[in-house]
Formats: sequence, C-alpha cells, structure tokens
Amino acid sequence: MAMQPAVLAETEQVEPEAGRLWLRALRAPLTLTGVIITLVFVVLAVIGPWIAPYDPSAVSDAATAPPSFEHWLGTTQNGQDILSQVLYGAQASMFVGLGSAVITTILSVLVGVTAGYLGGTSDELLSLLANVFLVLPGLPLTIILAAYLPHSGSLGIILVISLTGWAWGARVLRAQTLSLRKRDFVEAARATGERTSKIILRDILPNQLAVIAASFLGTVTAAILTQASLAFLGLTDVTQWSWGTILYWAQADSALLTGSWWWFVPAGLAIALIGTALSLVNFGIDEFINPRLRQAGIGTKKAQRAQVSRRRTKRVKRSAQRQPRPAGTPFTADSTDVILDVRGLKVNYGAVTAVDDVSFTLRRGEVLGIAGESGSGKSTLAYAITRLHKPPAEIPQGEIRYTNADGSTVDVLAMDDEELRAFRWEELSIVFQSAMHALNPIMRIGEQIEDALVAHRPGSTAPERAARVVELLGIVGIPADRASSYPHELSGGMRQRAMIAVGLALDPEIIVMDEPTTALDVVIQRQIIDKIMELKDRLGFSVVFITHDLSLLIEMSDTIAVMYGGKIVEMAAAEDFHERPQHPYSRGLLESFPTLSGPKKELTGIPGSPPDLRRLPSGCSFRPRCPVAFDACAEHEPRLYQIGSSAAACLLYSDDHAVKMGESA
Ligand SMILES: Nc1ncnc2c1ncn2[C@@H]1O[C@H](COP(=O)(O)OP(=O)(O)OP(=O)(O)O)[C@@H](O)[C@H]1O
Repeated sequence: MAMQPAVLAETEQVEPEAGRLWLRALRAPLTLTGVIITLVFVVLAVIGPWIAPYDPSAVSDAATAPPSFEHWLGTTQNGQDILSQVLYGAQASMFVGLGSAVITTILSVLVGVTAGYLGGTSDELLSLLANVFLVLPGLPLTIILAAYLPHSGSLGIILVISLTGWAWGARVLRAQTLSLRKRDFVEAARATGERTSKIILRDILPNQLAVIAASFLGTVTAAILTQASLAFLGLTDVTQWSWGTILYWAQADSALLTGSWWWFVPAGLAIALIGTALSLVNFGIDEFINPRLRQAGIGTKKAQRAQVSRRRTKRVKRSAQRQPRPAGTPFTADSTDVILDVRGLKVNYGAVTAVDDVSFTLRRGEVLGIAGESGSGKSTLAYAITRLHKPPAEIPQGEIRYTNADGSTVDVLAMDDEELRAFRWEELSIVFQSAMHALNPIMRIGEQIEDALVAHRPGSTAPERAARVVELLGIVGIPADRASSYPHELSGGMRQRAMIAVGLALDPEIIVMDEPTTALDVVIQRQIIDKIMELKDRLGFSVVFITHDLSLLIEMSDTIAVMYGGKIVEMAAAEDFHERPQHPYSRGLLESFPTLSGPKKELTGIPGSPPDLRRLPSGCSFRPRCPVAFDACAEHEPRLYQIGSSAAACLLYSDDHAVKMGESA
C-alpha cells in the first residue's frame, strides 16, 4: 500500500504527542500550582545557602525579634536569623526527602516487580524479605537507629528511612505485578515474542507509574516529616540546620510559651506546603498516566500520526527467514494439507490431567471448533498448542508438529524460546477471550498493532508499519482514525476487532480463538464472526475456535471436536455432528441448545454435572450421566471408533461384540 508523501511527513511527528500530554497535564491549575511550589522548594534547596542573608548559626543582639526589615522572618532567642535557618534547612530537608524517595522507590520497584513477575522461589524469598521489614516497627526502629547514628548527618537519616520504608511499596508493586502478569495483554506481549525486560519496561512498569509516582512523592513527604520529627525530638545532630532542627530549638527555647510565632511558623509552613504541593503533583501524574482520567479528545488525532514511535524492540531472529506460503485452494473435507498435527497430547495440572491423550489434525484453511462443557479442557488444549500454558500446567507427553511453508515439519514442543517467539504470531496467533484485558489500557490501539510488527519485522520502516496498521484496521473494519484511541475509548466490538487485527498483523497460518465474542451482544457477535469468516476465506488461514455457543460453533466450523473430561470424545464434520451426532454426550449437548433453524424443540440438557478430573469414574468418564450406558462402560475405557467419516469414543461403536454387548470376557 502506497502512502501519500504528506501523510508520511505526518507519521514522523508522533514524539511530540507525549510532550503535548505533559503540557496538558501541567495546564491543570492544581497540578501547575503543585509543580511550581515543588520547584520553588527544589531551587531554594540548591541556592538557599548562597542567598541566605546571614550565617544561620551566627548570634546577634537582636534576640527574639519579630519580623523586621533586617530580619524578614525575625530572630531566635540568640538573635540568629530565622530566614537564613529556613533557607539552609530547605537544603537538608529536601535532600533527605528526595534522597530517601529515590532509594526507597528503587528498592521497592526492584523487589516488588521482580518478585511479582518471576513468581516461584524468587517471589517467596523476596516476599519473605519484604515481610520481615514490614513487621519491623518503623518509627521505633528509626528512632533507635537515628539515636545511634546522630552524627551521620542527612545520609544516615536517608539510609534509616529507606531501610524502614521500602517494604510497603514493594508489597504493593508485587501485588500489582502479580495481577498484571496474568492480564491477557501481558500474555499477548509474551506471545508476540517480546523479551521479559521489555515486557516489564513497556507493559508492567508503565501500568504502575501512578503507584510508583504516588510511592515516590509520598516517601518525599514522609521522609521530610520523619526527619523533622527526629530532629524535633533531638535525635539528629541539632547543630545541622533543617526545618526539624528549627522546630527543636523553638521548642527547647519555649517559643510557643513566649508567643514567638515567627520562630516555628515558617518551618512548619514549609513542611505543610511541600507536602500539599507533592500531593497536587501526584494527582496530576495520576491523571496524565491514566488515559481514562484525561479529558476526551486526545484520542481523536489522525490515525497515521499515532502509528510511529521509536521504541526500541528486541527483534525476533527467525522472522526474516519466513517463506511466504503459496496461495492454497479453499478448504474441502477431503483436504490432506495438514498444517498442525497433534498426537497423544497430555496436559497436567499437578495430579490432575486436564487434557488426556488428545490427537487431531488441523488442515490448511480449516476451522476446527472445540465444543464441551466448562472444565472439559478446551482452553487448556488451546494454550498447550500455543505453548502459552502456565505452571502448574505441564505437558508430560505428546507431540505437536507444525508444517512449514516448504513442507518441512517442526516439533512445537521441542522449540526453544527464540524459535517459539518466531513461531507465535508469525505462524500462529491467538485472539484472547476479553479484549479489554488483552489490550494494554495505556497504549493506543495503533501502537499495540505496531508492536507485533516492530518485533517481527525488523527490516520494516516506520512508514511501512504505519501503512500496515491502517491496512489491518481497514481489514477488520475499524476506521483508521481510531488507531490513536485507547482501548477504553472503543466499543466492545471494536476492541475485539482490534484484537483480531493484532492477531492478523503478521499473516499467521493459524489463529487460535478462545471465546473471541463471548462478552459481546449477538448483533456485534454476528458482525465479528462474519468478519472472521470473510477474512479466513480471503487470507486462507486455519482457525481453532473455542466457544460455549454450540450453534455458532456448528455454523462456523468445518470440523468439530467434542471434549469431555479432558478427552476428545467425538470428531466429526460440523454438518455430520449437527445431523448425526454419534456420542451420547454430543447428543446431550445438541439437545441443550436451540436449533439454528427448523421447528422449536424442547431443550432437555444433560443430567448430572461434568466430572471431577481428580476422581474420574472407571471406564468411560461419561458413564454416570449417559442415558445409554451399559455394564461394560464401567470396565472399558473407549477409544475413538470410526463411524463413517465421524469418530466417537463410545463402546456402542466397538468392533468387539463381547464388549459392546457388555458380556464378561
Ligand atoms: N491453573 C489451574 N490449576 C489447576 N487446575 C486447573 C487450572 N486451570 C484449569 N484447571 C482445570 O483444568 C480443567 C480444564 O480447564 P479448562 O479451563 O481448560 O476448561 P475449559 O473447557 O476451557 O473451561 P471453560 O469453558 O470454562 O473455559 C478444569 O477441570 C480446571 O479445573
């Protein structure tokens, strides 16, 4: 697709976008006030000692003098200039505040995010460490440590505050990371081949910036207050000027009793002001980071302007070598063009076998629908195929062979991380159940589509990617100018279509769709399904489709695999399944759903409930619910028997007459 030069020129100008947002955030009056006050204090902290009119410790005859022309903020009992003390104090207090916040935040982020993202033993050890620090009583410990380190100056106080303060932030960040790690957009980022470091920097940390900023700014305030409290109690070196030491001397020399308000008010006011200012800045940052809090209108820029960003992305090695697959003929039932061959696949969650000895083939252009009640193992199977299954899930046996464009086959289970990165998204992509969770809430739709391109098409230029994003949005029927929208600015249907656009970004050969339309109303559902089918016919990819909606599944699929208790119990062409279901469970499923067309029928459902995978009954696991079970069903576990072009795992179809009739061997 060619782009107009004028548009290309625009695509290069995305970087100022972030700058404009900052400006917008800054323009909010309260944020601006907070920033200005904070900056004033930072500047005073730097230049305070130079602009102070007097030496803050120098005594004079003007004892306990109220504010005057010579001493703008009055003097102490010893005639020391309070303005000079406040200016010197600003440096010490701000140094302690900022220093503590920097160290505390670094420790919190390192420990919290690492523990939350890595999980397992690292999480246990780091959480234990954080918990130990959390149960340490902060204030008493701070007082004791400060009492032992009175002459270590500001550095000692910073260390004490950081040591006793990091664990809380680490815990919050760990909890957030744990929840983010499970979000589908992080899964999607992993699936598109992004590195752990990039996922943390791009997907985990930006989504926690509000918390990190709150923790940083909160620590500055808390550290200033702690330092002031310690100094006020005389637990720091009281000859070092800080706002706390001013209050200490004011209290020690009875400023309150003598009514010398000018002695303690400026230092107290400075502490209150900086705390308020930092809170205002915090609100502003929250608003800037959270697109939902921003005013409407930001997300309506021209699509092309949103497409190009210069984020560094680790390239996926193998992508350049991918051969385009020659255009194939439309799928027919007798096609032998197998693209994915799954043999004897088993997936365990600890002692529970959620997918048991599953075998099937997916042919080029075929839609394989997976049916079954909740808990039958559909999602586990889909995730295992993509190798996105997470602990405790493991694949103890089986084979998944993928056929490349050149006819060679690769074992998906034997792929290393690098090969998997290339395989996922280039050859096989996934459309997750809930687009709201699968899309990163703080990234524009266009950027998210582009991410997959950046990772897998290292040679592509920014304008090429921009054009591809616009093309992909067009393919799924989203207006190009929505590329600059955030997920929350799109309707549910548009979000789901955006997910499909992400899935299509690299022209994969297989798309796994796990309940892609569940959360949508029927009209939108219909539009999306029609779109998927149209794209499949046009682009020729294969689909593994999972949904609870049996009518939809029959309508969409070429072939249907019915799962029960982790096994495939029937495999048939969709039409055969609909017209002549072979397995009693399939019949029960069909009788639980209204027909797509034809006369109304009574929905009977299946008695009983799905099996407990930890205690499967002997023989056929459907036996306790089966209306046609016979004695042998308790003894023999049925394999898949061929019945015409269908196959069903039911002893009704066993060739062994003795077994079929339930006779003892
Ligand atoms: N993380 C897990 N730990 C232990 N068992 C699990 C885990 N995830 C799933 N299972 C078990 O594996 C079995 C299959 O679950 P799976 O989610 O694959 O079923 P499903 O058919 O996709 O269900 P649904 O339609 O509700 O999504 C269930 O019995 C479930 O309890």
